[in-house]
Amino acid sequence: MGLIVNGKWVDNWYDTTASKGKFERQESRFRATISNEPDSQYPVEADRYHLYVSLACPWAHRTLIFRQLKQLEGIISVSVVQAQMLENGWEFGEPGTPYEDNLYQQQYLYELYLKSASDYQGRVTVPVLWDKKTQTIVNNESSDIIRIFNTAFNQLTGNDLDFYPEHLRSDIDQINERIYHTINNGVYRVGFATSQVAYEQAYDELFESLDWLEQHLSANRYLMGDTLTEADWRLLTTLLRFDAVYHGHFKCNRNKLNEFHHISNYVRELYQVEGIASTVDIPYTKLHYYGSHRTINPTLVVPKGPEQNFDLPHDRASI
Ligand SMILES: N[C@@H](CCC(=O)N[C@@H](CS)C(=O)NCC(=O)O)C(=O)O
Repeated sequence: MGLIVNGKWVDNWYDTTASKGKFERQESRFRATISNEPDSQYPVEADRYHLYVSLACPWAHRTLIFRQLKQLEGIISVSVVQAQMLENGWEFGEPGTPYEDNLYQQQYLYELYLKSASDYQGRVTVPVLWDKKTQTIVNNESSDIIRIFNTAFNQLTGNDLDFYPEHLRSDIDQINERIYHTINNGVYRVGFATSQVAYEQAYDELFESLDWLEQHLSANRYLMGDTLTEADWRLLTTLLRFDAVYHGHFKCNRNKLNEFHHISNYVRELYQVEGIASTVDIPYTKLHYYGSHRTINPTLVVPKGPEQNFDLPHDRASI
């Protein structure tokens, strides 16, 4: 785990000294979009853009879900990094193996960040939306990438599904904000805290939000009532990892998610939407978290449990 400093890779864990033990996530630097507006740096084209993802990462997972939902598999190609992220950060497998860099056969993801911007400073994160033509990073912020996927390629795919409809935008933005802070990034704020106070504060905020969510989902099929939106997909990727990873590894252990009736049924409903199960890999995900974070789990031993089955029936049609 590390970052780029003055053009070089440095192996460093998160520094939480300045923030009194609180984990603070770095802002994403590449924030361009894909469009056919005049002067667009990145025009809409099939087979021009590529996604770099980890199957463990809840942020990258959102982009894989939107690639499925929006039928972009034939338009956006993908490379998956190896599960473990050790002293060199995200790493690719040997050429010809499932985790190779399909474009350049690089060994490390940081090499692509430097290829795109030789002055890049900071952490090297997934997801990355890459432009094969200019060999640059278009965007490395999952919340932007899913909105690009939501509309940019509609003319090429004929898929008009809209997960960010105009009339719900301000409500979606509002609920996203709460869920991002207390649940999506919340589990990281719990797990990466290095002081008791920071840990307990993030833990309390997380479970307060999960209690609210359980209540909300008892009367609403989706976060926005009857309409399935990006807010649900953004939330799902954290919920899917909760019992297998965040409950144990990140010490989010007041409850398991399967003790929340409505939340766990909601997770199963979304998991069972066509194409979604193929984007989920729990064994790889466990290997990533337990097998990479030496400061939290020095032996890197990966737990066998829990037993989970997201294919079991759900009761959401009755809500
Ligand atoms: N805000 C970014 C966050 C991406 C992110 O932090 N990804 C994690 C993996 S889950 C990562 O690559 N971390 C590597 C590091 O921090 O060094 C997004 O939503 O795309």
